[in-house]
Amino acid sequence: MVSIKDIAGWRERIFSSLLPIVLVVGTVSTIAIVPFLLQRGMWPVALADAIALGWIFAIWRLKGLPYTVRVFHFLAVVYVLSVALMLSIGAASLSYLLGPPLIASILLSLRPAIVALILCAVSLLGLGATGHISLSVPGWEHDPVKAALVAALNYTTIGVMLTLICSNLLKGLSLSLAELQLTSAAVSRLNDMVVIAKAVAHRNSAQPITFVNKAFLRRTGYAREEVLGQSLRMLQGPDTDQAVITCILEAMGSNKPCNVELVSYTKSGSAFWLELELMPFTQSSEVATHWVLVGRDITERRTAADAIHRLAFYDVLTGLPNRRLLMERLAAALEETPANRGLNAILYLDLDNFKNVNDARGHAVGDALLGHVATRLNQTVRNSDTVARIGGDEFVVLLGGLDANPSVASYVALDVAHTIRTALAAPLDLAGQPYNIGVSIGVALCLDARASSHDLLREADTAMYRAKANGRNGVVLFESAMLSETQYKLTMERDLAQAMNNGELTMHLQLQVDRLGVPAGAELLMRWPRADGTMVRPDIFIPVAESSGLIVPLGNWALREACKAWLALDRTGNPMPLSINVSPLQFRQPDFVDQVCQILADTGAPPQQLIFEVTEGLLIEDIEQAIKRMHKLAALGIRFSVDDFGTGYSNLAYLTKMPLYELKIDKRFMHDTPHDVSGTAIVQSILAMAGHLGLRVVAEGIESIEQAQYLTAHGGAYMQGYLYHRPMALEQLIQWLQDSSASVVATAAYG
Ligand SMILES: Nc1nc2c(ncn2[C@@H]2O[C@H](COP(=O)(O)OP(=O)(O)OP(=O)(O)O)[C@@H](O)[C@H]2O)c(=O)[nH]1
Repeated sequence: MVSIKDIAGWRERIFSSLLPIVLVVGTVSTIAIVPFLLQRGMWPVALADAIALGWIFAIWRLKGLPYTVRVFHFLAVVYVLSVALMLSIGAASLSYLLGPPLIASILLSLRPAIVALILCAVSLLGLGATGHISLSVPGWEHDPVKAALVAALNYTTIGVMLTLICSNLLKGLSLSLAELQLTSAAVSRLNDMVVIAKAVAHRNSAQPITFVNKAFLRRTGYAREEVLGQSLRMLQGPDTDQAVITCILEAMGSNKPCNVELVSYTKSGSAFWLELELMPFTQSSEVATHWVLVGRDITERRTAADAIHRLAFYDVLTGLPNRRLLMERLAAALEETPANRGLNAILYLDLDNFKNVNDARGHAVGDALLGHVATRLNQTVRNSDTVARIGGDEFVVLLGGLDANPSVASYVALDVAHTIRTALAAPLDLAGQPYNIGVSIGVALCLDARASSHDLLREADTAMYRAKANGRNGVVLFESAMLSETQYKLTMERDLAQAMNNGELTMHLQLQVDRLGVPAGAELLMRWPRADGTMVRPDIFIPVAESSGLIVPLGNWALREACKAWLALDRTGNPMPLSINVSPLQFRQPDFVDQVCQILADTGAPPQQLIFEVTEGLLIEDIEQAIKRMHKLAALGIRFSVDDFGTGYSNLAYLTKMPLYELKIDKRFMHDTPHDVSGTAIVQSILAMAGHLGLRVVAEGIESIEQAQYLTAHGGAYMQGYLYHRPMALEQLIQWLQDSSASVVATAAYG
């Protein structure tokens, strides 16, 4: 864009460009006319022309002289020349006399123009009246004074008109220029970036930049010369959204303004966010002659907005989409009809025994493992699939665009799930130690167009739980029957919590006897009588209590009941050791030992009379911690029994490190003893091991004389089963003990 000059600047500019033109035109016309003048003997005119040209040449070259001096000289030349011409060739050169006032009004101002006009008018009058020039007026041919007066009057009239027009025009121009300068100064000092480009009609042609303000130069690091003349395209770069560019081009094509946010680039190539307002500038026609762009750096705002977006939609630890984004994408995927895009499937992943990594190696290593899982998942699936982390060690993969045929789609989804399982299973080095990631995966296919994203996720979750129940590290495809199981479980959980609150649960005791059938203790067994008179079996509700966490309050309640039962038995003269089942979850509660101490203190029951039955599940995880806690409780006097011994994966090496008192043989081994060879072999080895370790043995599920005889013949384990006693309510047991006076024998055996 041309820099804005004031009117004085424009005058100087006009004057400088006028002089060479006058010189050239004057020289050409003088050369053309000189032979004619000389032929006619008008050499003074030729001489005057030559002097005038020399004078103008001097004015042109002497640029160091003040502007007004040079203009006055120029005016003098024009005046002298016009007078000389009038003297030599008469009224034909009268128009020359208009030169001085007009030139003075354009190059100086009104006042010198009026002076010039008066001077010229007076000269005309003087020369005419004295007869130096012939100014013929019809009727007054012989009266030169009147003719001169008429000519001078005419001259003055037209001279005043022209001078005033020029002067006013220039005055208006001067005001506009001053305003323009003001605006320009304001624009160049704006903090917003301003760019003006020339509008070029063709859509794909470059729109050359004609103006940029300081704010633009400051932000982009360019120098003005590097930008002027360049295409507007220099504002965009590799990360500029093409959709935004298209929007700008469309606005330009239709001569409309537009507002956009786009990534722009500095000279050094660093990207920044620009909020841009693009306005067409039109003059006379509808079509824009220029584009005015006003931009603001909104990088900070966008960065903050991006950060908020990331926190809202992405998991901080792994950078994967979180549950919210997953649900949005899932909902969007479900809206598309399978005929267009194929079926969608959800893979619900839960790492196996991840808690162990946290416990054994610390949270930081656990975090690192989650990061590796995220990376491997992303490497395994397509870019178009979504991998999300929806909680602790739970990930979800959304597979879209599977085959529209459900069988093919299930096959593909299962195949991807197996590929993921294999990929995660590859050994991983975590803080210098090898680790294998096991994962349970539930797969659900969206077959029902009406199903919600929540339904689909719940189905995949259900299938994942089935994979866990199947022994972990596997893949299970959801089947509708699973959901009713889950719903049943949820109802059961709710009812169980209610039954606990209402005190509907009861404790039954089943006696354990020695080889002579004499009661030697009892195991407490929970019972849940329903309002409808039915009894919920413990093997049904205990797993529900375990999976829902209700087992913890339930276990505390059972311990309190056991203490009260022992005291009641003691009061009636039948003190005997009581066995209580302690679930792994309850045992792992950090305050478990404190809870036990509290209950013992509250009830006053002797810890030496309590046997805690723990399952082998307790011994799989966190063995060191479990052993430490057992020793603490053993120090109080509590004894330990391993329940269902032989059914789990007991680490036998650890058995010797535990303060054990007893092993219990599971009833499934007793079931076919002594007839089944393998079952009997297991019973024999447990008896032998217990003998070796000096542990007492209790065999469960004794229902036949043969079983009892077999045990008596092989080391004399204590026995528990329907052959001797069914579980009884406490009052019933006390009554039975009193009736059979067996209490004396029990006291003798354990006293
Ligand atoms: N390191 C780490 N651990 C987490 C994070 N969020 C949750 N966890 C832990 O992840 C574990 C999740 O354990 P679960 O899935 O319940 O149990 P698991 O040990 O994986 O056992 P299964 O799922 O039954 O195989 C818990 O111990 C949480 O404390 C996290 O951001 N970082």
